[in-house]
Amino acid sequence: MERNLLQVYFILGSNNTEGDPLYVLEEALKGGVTLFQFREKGHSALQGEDKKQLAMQMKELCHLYHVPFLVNDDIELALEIEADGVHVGQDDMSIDEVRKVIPNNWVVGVSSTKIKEAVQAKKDGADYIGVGPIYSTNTKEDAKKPIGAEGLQDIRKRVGDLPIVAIGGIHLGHVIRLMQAGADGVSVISAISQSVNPQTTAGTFLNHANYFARMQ
Ligand SMILES: Cc1ncc(COP(=O)(O)OP(=O)(O)O)c(N)n1
Ligand SMILES: Cc1nc(C(=O)O)sc1CCOP(=O)(O)O
Ligand SMILES: [Mg+2]
Repeated sequence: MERNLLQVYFILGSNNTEGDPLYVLEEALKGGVTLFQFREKGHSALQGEDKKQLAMQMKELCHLYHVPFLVNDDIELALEIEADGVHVGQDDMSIDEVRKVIPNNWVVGVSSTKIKEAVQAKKDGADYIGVGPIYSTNTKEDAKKPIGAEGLQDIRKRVGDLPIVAIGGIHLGHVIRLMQAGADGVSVISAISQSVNPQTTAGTFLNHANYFARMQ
């Protein structure tokens, strides 16, 4: 995959904002997020037709802004609504199983907290890995122990040029440090979804990532 797509990877579900998730997503897209993941899980998450309707509306919005739309966990939904890819974790479907049922051109991302998982994901043909949690987060109920920028750096050393996005408790002030440690970009939920101005925040994340790229 084009690694620049990972620069500002926004994830959102209906319970990550008190406002209208479609409004938050459109503001984030206007600000310049580069990739999007629909992650509808946890407390009061939508189910069935309501979940599908929101996913379809979010996909349409992403495509208006030429941003690829990925689905977290739910491969069946991703196929139904013709997403651009999926993200799976260590306890979800394996990459092999996923690849058997999705179109060839879809992006497949895999979560990795440990070096062993990252090396295996690369062997299995992941397009990118989501490495985290980097810092502590209140957004994911079952998040593991944070690995810090040092943990990310250790993983980078072992996976060569595999695209990596850092995730977990990330705010604006972390971007440069995490890219120095080997991330191609950052993935965030609350930093953008809870911002009073999601557009400006997304734009500032992109400016930070671009600033790092220009310094290389
Ligand atoms: C980009 C990215 N990285 C990691 C995750 C976490 O996936 P997982 O471990 O399967 O946990 P859930 O998100 O399913 O709760 C992710 N979603 N995206
Ligand atoms: C979805 C997710 N996955 C994680 C992992 O460590 O794999 S941490 C996380 C939550 C990220 O939300 P926030 O930016 O609000 O901390
Ligand atoms: Mg998962």
